[in-house]
Amino acid sequence: MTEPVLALDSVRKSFGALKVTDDVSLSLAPGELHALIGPNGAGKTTLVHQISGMLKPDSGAIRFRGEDITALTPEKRARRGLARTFQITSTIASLSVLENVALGVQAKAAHPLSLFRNAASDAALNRPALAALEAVGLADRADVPAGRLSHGEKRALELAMALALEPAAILLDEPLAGVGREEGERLIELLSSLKGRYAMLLVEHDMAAVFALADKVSVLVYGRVIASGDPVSVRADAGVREAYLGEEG
Ligand SMILES: Nc1ncnc2c1ncn2[C@@H]1O[C@H](COP(=O)(O)OP(=O)(O)OP(=O)(O)O)[C@@H](O)[C@H]1O
Repeated sequence: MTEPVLALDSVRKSFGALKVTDDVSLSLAPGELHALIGPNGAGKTTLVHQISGMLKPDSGAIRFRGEDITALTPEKRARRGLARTFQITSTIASLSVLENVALGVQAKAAHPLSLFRNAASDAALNRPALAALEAVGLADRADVPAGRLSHGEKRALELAMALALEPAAILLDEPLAGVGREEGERLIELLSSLKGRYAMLLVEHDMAAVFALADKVSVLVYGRVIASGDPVSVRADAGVREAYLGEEG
């Protein structure tokens, strides 16, 4: 069996008496798109925070490319190739699209901060930044201030920022949230075009998108994984239908 890129082993996290992550084990294979679904408050974002390093699990281990990263800071995880996009837009509105991505490339390269002013003219930063913009279809918007992008374009920009880190895995927290139907369809196509090249853990409420994209689906309810497997068998799982998908028909 292929060694997973990312593996969670019995991860637990409580806030007071509330078990938000209750003995979660799951893995992400190279090039796999693994969707994590579950009702509001199931603990998906809290789990993503633990994987990215913003929150520390109470117990359990998180391994990335064979290394135990449970105690590493988010920055160290990112430098090792674990990228994430945010549920809340994380771009800088006044900077150009290209500068936003170049900033991410710079952070990875750990250049001194003083270089930031010259980021847009630094070919070493711009080349990978432009390549990432091309990959998400935003190259022709490179000089536009990020604040002028549409919702969908901002989501694509965040994805470009993740891709510019040359990640081995990307955590996608609700990339379709707040995006209209047409732009949503474009984003689904974009994610589909990245499939196989990057391992992706996708948290998403849009079930049509999840079932169109995912190689594997895990269902989180009250912090526990109640089902995990290929989309067809998860969709047919009686427990999943009762707990979550029932209302979707
Ligand atoms: N810092 C915190 N302190 C206390 N409780 C928290 C904290 N963060 C999250 N929670 C609680 O943990 C539970 C899981 O929240 P989380 O945001 O991870 O769920 P989710 O599955 O991502 O939900 P949604 O789909 O609505 O984004 C919720 O009951 C939430 O109120």
